[in-house]
Amino acid sequence: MTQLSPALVSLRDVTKVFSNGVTALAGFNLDVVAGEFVSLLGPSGCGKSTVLRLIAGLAQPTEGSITWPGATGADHRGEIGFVFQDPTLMPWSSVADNVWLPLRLRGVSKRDARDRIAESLALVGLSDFAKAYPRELSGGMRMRVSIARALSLKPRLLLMDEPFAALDEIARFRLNDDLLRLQGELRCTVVFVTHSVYESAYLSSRVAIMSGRPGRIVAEVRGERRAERPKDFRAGARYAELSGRISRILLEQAPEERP
Ligand SMILES: Nc1ncnc2c1ncn2[C@@H]1O[C@H](COP(=O)(O)OP(=O)(O)OP(=O)(O)O)[C@@H](O)[C@H]1O
Repeated sequence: MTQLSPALVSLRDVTKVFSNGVTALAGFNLDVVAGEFVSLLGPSGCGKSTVLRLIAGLAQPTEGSITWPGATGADHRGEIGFVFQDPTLMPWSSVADNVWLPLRLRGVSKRDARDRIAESLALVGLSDFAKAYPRELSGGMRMRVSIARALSLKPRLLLMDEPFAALDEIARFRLNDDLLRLQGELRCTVVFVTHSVYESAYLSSRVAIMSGRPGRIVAEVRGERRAERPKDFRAGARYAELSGRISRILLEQAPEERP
């Protein structure tokens, strides 16, 4: 397929072997173009989180390269936000102070960060909860704080590792819609790890399906790029068709279960 803009980040022939001898990835190739919403889907343990950690610079590839052809600043890593499955909030700090953390670590005073904190909380619909503590919030709200914290650095690239896996279906659906809206407003790029075929079909402009370990991309399914879904999208033929296609490819990658 012809690619019009240079990739924001490009992973070429990446192999990752851990010190315990586990080869998590081999021959892994992925180009992420600015503005995309790419989901990584694959069997358990195929290396999805490892891909995010490599992109974030939290781990180094054993072989292969990771380059940033489309990055503007010299320090592209400063433009990355990371959201984990667990919101990992500081329980002793208010919502506002949790959102302040990445800026604080960069030496920004709370006074100077005030507008940015307020803006980030507004984006996730939590303006009224700045003074609340994590224990006072629902699981969905805690995840919103975690997203606001990642957004406080105004990232161009948001890496999300199964962020909604622990939430109930309704909270998850709401956050799916909010995330699409946010991505549209902020014009950021998202690489999203999920176990859910349906979530990937709903959110993604592209679903990259991985083989079992050592992981590499074996197929890609294109969705539409849009900031919001019609209200009845989940009841429609397009969603069913996308989910069906993704499920079939994924099943081919999963080893047979033995009794
Ligand atoms: N720091 C590490 N040291 C050794 N092995 C590791 C390390 N991190 C991950 N692994 C191993 O590498 C493989 C890939 O792990 P990774 O977490 O990337 O997979 P995943 O696809 O995200 O898994 P899951 O779907 O279960 O969340 C697994 O076998 C895991 O045990």
